[in-house]
Amino acid sequence: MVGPEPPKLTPEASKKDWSISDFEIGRPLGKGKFGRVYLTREIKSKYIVALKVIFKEQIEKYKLHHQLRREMEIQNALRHPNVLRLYGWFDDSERIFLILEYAHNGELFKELREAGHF
Ligand SMILES: Nc1ncnc2c1ncn2[C@@H]1O[C@H](COP(=O)(O)OP(=O)(O)OP(=O)(O)O)[C@@H](O)[C@H]1O
Repeated sequence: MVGPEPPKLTPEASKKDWSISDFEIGRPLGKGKFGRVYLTREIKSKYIVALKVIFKEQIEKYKLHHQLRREMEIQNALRHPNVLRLYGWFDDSERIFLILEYAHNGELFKELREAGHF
């Protein structure tokens, strides 16, 4: 179950404070062009998040550095009930992990996201 509040998963506390060993990876939630998203639990707090895994190779290959940075900056700055929070990120030698607020209803998430395109 989702805990009462995010366990210090604030953007400020984000970078490098986390590693994959803090998380229990569950079922896949979906697949984007550059990464996969998994239902994930932060082990200590039991807080449920969506973990987006992006391979660095892909970022290199498609020159996505700038786009990814922009996406993260924007998501970090936004505070709105309809916008999923980015709680933090970390990486290992091969992958970047984005710790995202879990959207309970994937379809609703899709609709909101599509409606949010401008
Ligand atoms: N925070 C989340 N909570 C629940 N499901 C999610 C979340 N983020 C992504 N998903 C699921 O994973 C799928 C892939 O998401 P992702 O953001 O990687 O790619 P995308 O935005 O759909 O596509 P693109 O690669 O073109 O950006 C989504 O369609 C959705 O079903």
